[in-house]
Amino acid sequence: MDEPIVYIQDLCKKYNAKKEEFALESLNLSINRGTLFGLIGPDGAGKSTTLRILATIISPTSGKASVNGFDVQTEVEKVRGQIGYMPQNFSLYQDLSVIENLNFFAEIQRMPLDQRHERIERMLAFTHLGQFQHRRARNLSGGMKKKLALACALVHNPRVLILDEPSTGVDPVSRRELWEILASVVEDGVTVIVSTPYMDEAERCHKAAILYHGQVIANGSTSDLRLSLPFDILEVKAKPRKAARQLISTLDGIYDWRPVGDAFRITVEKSLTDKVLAELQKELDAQALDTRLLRQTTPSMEDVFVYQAGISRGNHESL
Ligand SMILES: Nc1ncnc2c1ncn2[C@@H]1O[C@H](COP(=O)(O)OP(=O)(O)OP(=O)(O)O)[C@@H](O)[C@H]1O
Repeated sequence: MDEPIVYIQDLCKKYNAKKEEFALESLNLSINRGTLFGLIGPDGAGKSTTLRILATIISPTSGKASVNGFDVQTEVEKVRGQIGYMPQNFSLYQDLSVIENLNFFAEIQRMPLDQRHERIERMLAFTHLGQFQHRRARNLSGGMKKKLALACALVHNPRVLILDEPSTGVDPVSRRELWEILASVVEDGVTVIVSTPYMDEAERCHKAAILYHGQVIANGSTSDLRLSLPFDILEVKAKPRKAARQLISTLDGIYDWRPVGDAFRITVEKSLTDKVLAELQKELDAQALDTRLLRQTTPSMEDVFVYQAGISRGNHESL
């Protein structure tokens, strides 16, 4: 659905009035209903600040934000009725069991009694926590705790689910499960806004905004963001690695390169792709390196971030 449910207009936040520093600087965003929306950016970019304002935990210094038509500053209770919020340090009641925690959150969200049982059963099934329903929260694994926190934030059936770095500190299997749960939450019609410092997680979102120093530096569908990159990406794997690194670092016509796993990822201006590929092949052969991989590949959200952050820093001058 292409109808915005969250509007953010010229949002600014300064934590310390005496200092120049803005945590958010004229942030503009709109998020459509039924979207899995990623707020992506490194530590300190302003993700939590944005989410806390949307969740009515803190007020902006200036600007406006609304959720489902309700203003986060003047209609706090109405906004709270629309959202489920899971902060980074979500606190479960450690001495309560899984089901007791769910009942507790249903109670404080004033969920009608006749709907609770069915909803809690659904949350347990959803998060695969049914078999652990009588286990105390303190005895759950880190991944299970996150899933329970997610279920608690969702138990009252909010229209918008706001999650601040839900996968931080979670093992890869639980992380995957968490994202699968988020995808099915969205299929149920809920709008999910999730922050993450991990660019690979951005790939799982329908739309994403990249935040950098309190500003949106890129915003759109993840596929459009990748397509908008004015560069091609090449991947090279060759041994010995040291020689391959030396070769790449002295190659003409490349914008940027970085090691990723056992490969090198090279950013090349589109018009130079064929030339650089041919040159690379020639040099790899000439130096008799053991080439395992040399190909053009699809840009990732990390490539988008590296490029956009570079522009933000004014590095595009050095192209
Ligand atoms: N309570 C606070 N008091 C003062 N400054 C703060 C406060 N909270 C955040 N900041 C500052 O605001 C900026 C944005 O922080 P924020 O927590 O929103 O970023 P983030 O992208 O969520 O990063 P992280 O993942 O590290 O939480 C940072 O410079 C941070 O130091």
